[in-house]
Amino acid sequence: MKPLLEVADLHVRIGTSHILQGVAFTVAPQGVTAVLGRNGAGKTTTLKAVLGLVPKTGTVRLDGQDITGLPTHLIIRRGLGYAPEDRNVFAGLTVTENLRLAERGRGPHRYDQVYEMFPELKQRGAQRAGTLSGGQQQMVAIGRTLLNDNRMLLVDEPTKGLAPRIVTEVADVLERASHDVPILLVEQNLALVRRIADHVVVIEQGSVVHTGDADSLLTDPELTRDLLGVA
Ligand SMILES: Nc1ncnc2c1ncn2[C@@H]1O[C@H](COP(=O)(O)OP(=O)(O)OP(=O)(O)O)[C@@H](O)[C@H]1O
Repeated sequence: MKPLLEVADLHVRIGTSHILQGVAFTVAPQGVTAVLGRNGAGKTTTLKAVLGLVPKTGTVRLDGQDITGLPTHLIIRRGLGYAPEDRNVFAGLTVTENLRLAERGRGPHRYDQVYEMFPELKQRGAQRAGTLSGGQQQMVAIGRTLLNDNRMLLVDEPTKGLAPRIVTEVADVLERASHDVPILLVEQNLALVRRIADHVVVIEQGSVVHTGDADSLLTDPELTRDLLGVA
């Protein structure tokens, strides 16, 4: 199976920090690929580098096409949906306005699917996004990526700081979405990763130290402890 995304020799330097030091991995055209690693390893920076949000060297290919030098808006137009760690909802706009802003191209845009997955977004359509809870804002952030016909979703720590019930809801949605579109997921919640990830990429201090299928890593307590510092 040809990979959907191929990242090779990715370096990111910001100021005097050499944050990514030759990151290389591929993303399969199906399922969930989880990017794991300790705090500060370089997971978020990896997603940002793929999206052209930080200066980088190396190569990034999507569907075999080199997208390394493209500006972010053109990378997004190739079909990447991004739900960033800080959710980036427009606080002063309503839920519906936030979703409308995310529409790309002529559509059709999948409002039915988004509202079916997150009925609360329909009920709260007229509410200003800045007054939503963290979990509801996360629904907006993920809902935006599901509106368009994307080749891949990049989702950064979607469950950070959320109550257990919302974590389960977000996990359900990601699992369902992954049947239609592959997801590159940064996530610290290993129970969630165990449940929905097919593949893993482990980053340590700016380099990839392990890739493989999720089960082989997460059912091996010693390897999990060595690579992630947790049981
Ligand atoms: N704009 C920046 N300027 C300077 N250093 C940065 C910048 N962005 C990230 N870093 C540093 O790069 C390293 C990797 O950060 P990154 O956010 O990618 O880590 P992460 O693996 O996503 O961590 P976490 O799990 O804590 O979110 C960290 O040491 C961070 O402090």
